[in-house]
Amino acid sequence: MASRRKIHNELQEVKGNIRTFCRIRPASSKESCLSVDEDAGKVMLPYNGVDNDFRFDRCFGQTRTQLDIFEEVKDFVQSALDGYNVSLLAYGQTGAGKTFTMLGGREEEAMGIIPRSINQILETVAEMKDNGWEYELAASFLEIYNETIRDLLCDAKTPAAPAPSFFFCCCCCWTPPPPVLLLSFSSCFSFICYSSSVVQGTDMNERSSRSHTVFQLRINAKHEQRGQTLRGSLHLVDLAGSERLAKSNATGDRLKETQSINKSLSALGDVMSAIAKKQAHVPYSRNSKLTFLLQPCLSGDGKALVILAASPVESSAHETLCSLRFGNLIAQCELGKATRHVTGPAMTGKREEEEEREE
Ligand SMILES: Nc1ncnc2c1ncn2[C@@H]1O[C@H](COP(=O)(O)OP(=O)(O)OP(=O)(O)O)[C@@H](O)[C@H]1O
Repeated sequence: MASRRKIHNELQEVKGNIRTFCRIRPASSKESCLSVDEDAGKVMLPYNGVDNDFRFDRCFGQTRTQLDIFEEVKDFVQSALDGYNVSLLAYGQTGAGKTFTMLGGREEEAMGIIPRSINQILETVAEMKDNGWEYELAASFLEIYNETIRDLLCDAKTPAAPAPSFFFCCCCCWTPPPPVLLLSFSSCFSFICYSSSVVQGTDMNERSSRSHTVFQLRINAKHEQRGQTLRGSLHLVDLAGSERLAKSNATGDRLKETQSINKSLSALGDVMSAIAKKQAHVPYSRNSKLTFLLQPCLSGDGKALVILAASPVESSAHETLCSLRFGNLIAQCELGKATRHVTGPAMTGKREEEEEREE
């Protein structure tokens, strides 16, 4: 276990603790403004007579499956169980495939990153139990809408359907974390479906484009015999559509929503830009609930992965270009060495060697 963790973290460090992937959603017709070289991690988008090339850590063409994507992100998810603060964000314009990538469909092969991550976490937690680790998982599903955080299960304004009984509490206030028991994959999956239907109840297509949804998992573990504790977190974020104000033709309430989205996405851009330029001050908490919430993962402490969802539709070319440019900004960021949150007898090299010998 110790040796796996060591190798895994070394590999992650080499790959970079902030990474950018790009996924192209399937086009309904043969028309496509994008071409992809998966081996080179390259996306090409000719626009207004200019060839625009972008390089990312991984690129996924139109035929890539949900499983293909998860195979590439599962190590990140694993890091949360090892005591890191981990975030995974889907960024892109409305309809580019963010929700499909994060949540996906109900059939097994269509399931997205959130249900697959929960499955992996629960399987690993069961394995770790055999090694003496007891895990406590506390989960929540939040929406950030017009700079207001709403718990999709606790808020009185949510539709009347009861929360699944396995799930005790899903509050936004986490200190101390509520005693939540995630029993099985199927119960978790019904929780996710339930939460999504809460969003759906408020008109999914309309609303999901205009709010950020965040699946949050707090992970606490202890090893009684060794007197060690460990704490990590996982944030899986489906960001609001990134289209520009000019294109949205918004007025009234819609204008306010669009401005609020623009403000929070540009706050995210500012944070990334400050990190990329290695500025002393990174504006995590200025004007944005989103960056405030993600600070532990986006600081040098954590690990982050941004998945750019891109539409190959010709009429979306300019929006797609904006998304790829945002990805380019992230690709220039370095988060530094992530910190593992473990207390108790130090996991020094010596200790890990001992562990390796033990195991
Ligand atoms: N890789 C894919 N394979 C098959 N269908 C996809 C894929 N990506 C997206 N779709 C489909 O395209 C449609 C739009 O995708 P989705 O809802 O995920 O977009 P979105 O970026 O989340 O938009 P919004 O910002 O409005 O929430 C959905 O019907 C979805 O099922």
